[in-house]
Amino acid sequence: MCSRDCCSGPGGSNRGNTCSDKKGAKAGSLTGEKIIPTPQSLLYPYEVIEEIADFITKGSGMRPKIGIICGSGLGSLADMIQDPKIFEYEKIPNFPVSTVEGHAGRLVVGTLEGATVMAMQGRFHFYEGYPLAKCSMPVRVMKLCGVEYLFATNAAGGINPRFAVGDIMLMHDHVNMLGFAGNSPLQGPNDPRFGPRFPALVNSYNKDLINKAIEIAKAMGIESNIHVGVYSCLGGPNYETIAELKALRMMGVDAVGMSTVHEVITARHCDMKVFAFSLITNKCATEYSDKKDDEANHDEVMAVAKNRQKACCELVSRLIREIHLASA
Ligand SMILES: O=P(O)(O)O[C@@H]1C[C@H](O)[C@@H](CO)O1
Ligand SMILES: Nc1nc2[nH]cnc2c(=O)[nH]1
Repeated sequence: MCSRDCCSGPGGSNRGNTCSDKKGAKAGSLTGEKIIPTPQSLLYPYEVIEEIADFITKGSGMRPKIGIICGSGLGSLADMIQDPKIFEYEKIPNFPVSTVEGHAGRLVVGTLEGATVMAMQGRFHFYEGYPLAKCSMPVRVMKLCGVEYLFATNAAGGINPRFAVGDIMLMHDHVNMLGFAGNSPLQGPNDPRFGPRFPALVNSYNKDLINKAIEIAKAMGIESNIHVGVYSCLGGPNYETIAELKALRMMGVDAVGMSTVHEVITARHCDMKVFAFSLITNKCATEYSDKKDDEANHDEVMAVAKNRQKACCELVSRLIREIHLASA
């Protein structure tokens, strides 16, 4: 089965379903020929993930225990890593490339607060043209590298009216809008070497880590900027309409973004412990108005992330220190 970008990446002419590598597949849905769907899970078979993981563990000489995914503008989380071994995505076999501003496109392996970690300085989004299984494939690579804890971070719009720009929302649950639409990174045949066919997702977000993070926030004096809430991932790249934001709020969503959920599903499927937070980079208007500054934009997202990177870095590094000390 092909996992090249011809099938499943931006610019891939066959993206998703008409790979010439597949036996019997015929290209050209526009000509009325049969489309053969590529089940998402087949894009990256176990052996391919294993090869990528070997490339990283052998290349770095490390088996990291904690994996970090840096959200938009939060690449500085990876800059904290000491004695870093850096892998540009384009040099990692079978790896996608980052196409979004604020996502540098490299994997950084090293130590942080005594723990061995690997960080994705740049994640993959559905709206870049990647199928969900491809977006979250690096989580499986992390697993086979030895990672037990996933730290996923993102930039998100705050729907909860109590949230202010610059606040941090610790995720305790999610609403998977892409899942509502029938899309999952686990779609297709299940490989039990990763996890079960039907993974449960209640308690996906590790409560001990959330509680520890709250304690750390208190110690940092940023308690009033910390919330615990529900994140929802939409497909993007457009930001939401007022009607969508109203609907999400009615569903109990506190913050909205375009990532993380499929990574968390993939991590829970292979039994990783998950800690995730959203940096609230903009307030989402849930009432109609003519004011231009009510509109979300990526420059604002990046600017807020830059302003708040210090607090985010401190929260992450202190939590990693606690995990490391507890396991030492
Ligand atoms: O990678 P994350 O989820 O942090 O990035 C968010 C969602 C979009 O990629 C971008 C929109 O401004 O920020
Ligand atoms: N979907 C979505 N993603 C974001 N990322 C940062 N802000 C937003 C937002 O308002 N909506």
